[in-house]
Amino acid sequence: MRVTEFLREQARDDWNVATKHPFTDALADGSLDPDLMRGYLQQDYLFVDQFVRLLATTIAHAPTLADSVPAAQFLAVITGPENTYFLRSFEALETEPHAEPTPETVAFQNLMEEARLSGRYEIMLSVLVVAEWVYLEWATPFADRADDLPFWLGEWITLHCGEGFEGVVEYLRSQLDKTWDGLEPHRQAMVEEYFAEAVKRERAFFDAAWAGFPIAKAASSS
Ligand SMILES: Cc1ncc(CN)c(N)n1
Repeated sequence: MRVTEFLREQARDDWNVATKHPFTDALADGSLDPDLMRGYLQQDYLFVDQFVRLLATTIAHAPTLADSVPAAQFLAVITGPENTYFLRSFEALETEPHAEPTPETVAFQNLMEEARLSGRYEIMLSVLVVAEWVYLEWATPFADRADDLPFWLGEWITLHCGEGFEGVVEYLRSQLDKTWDGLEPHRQAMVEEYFAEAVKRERAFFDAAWAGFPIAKAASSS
């Protein structure tokens, strides 16, 4: 069994909830209340801010140029098409992009910041693998639904499935798999901890999105 499979098995209960969630089921069948999507996008845009910092630092810690190239290309997707998706969605949904982070968002931001500041490649990868693999797994079964949905639902599916994104997840997993063998047992234990914690926080983020994040409104100019 691959190491990343073993790590996923250890987090199986939270993993199953995060990857088969009522929030993403409703998103994919088009029944999601637009207000739930507004709140989710506002909070997720705050997630993306820390995610970009974590991914950039991971690139800086890759052992070779060849190991860093797929991550660098993925960073361009996040700061390019994904960032534009958020901005277009805020506009289409007439939603303010800026919001105060909720406790679930702060929890995830803190985990990404801790991983980044750890200076440890394997810890950064643990959080990145979870963040992208959970999304690949929930989105893939809905790949053929995207065209029938408004773009602010459909593109959120297509950004997280298909050959390109499968390649990103495979790359992140293989980096973690191959780094694992050279780690001392206490470092492997830390990978297990961060991986499990990231899955727990993904689940908590979807639970909170489904309960309804508060929606921030633009401050009035008067
Ligand atoms: C909370 C969360 N986790 C993961 C992803 C996938 N990039 C995301 N957009 N937001």
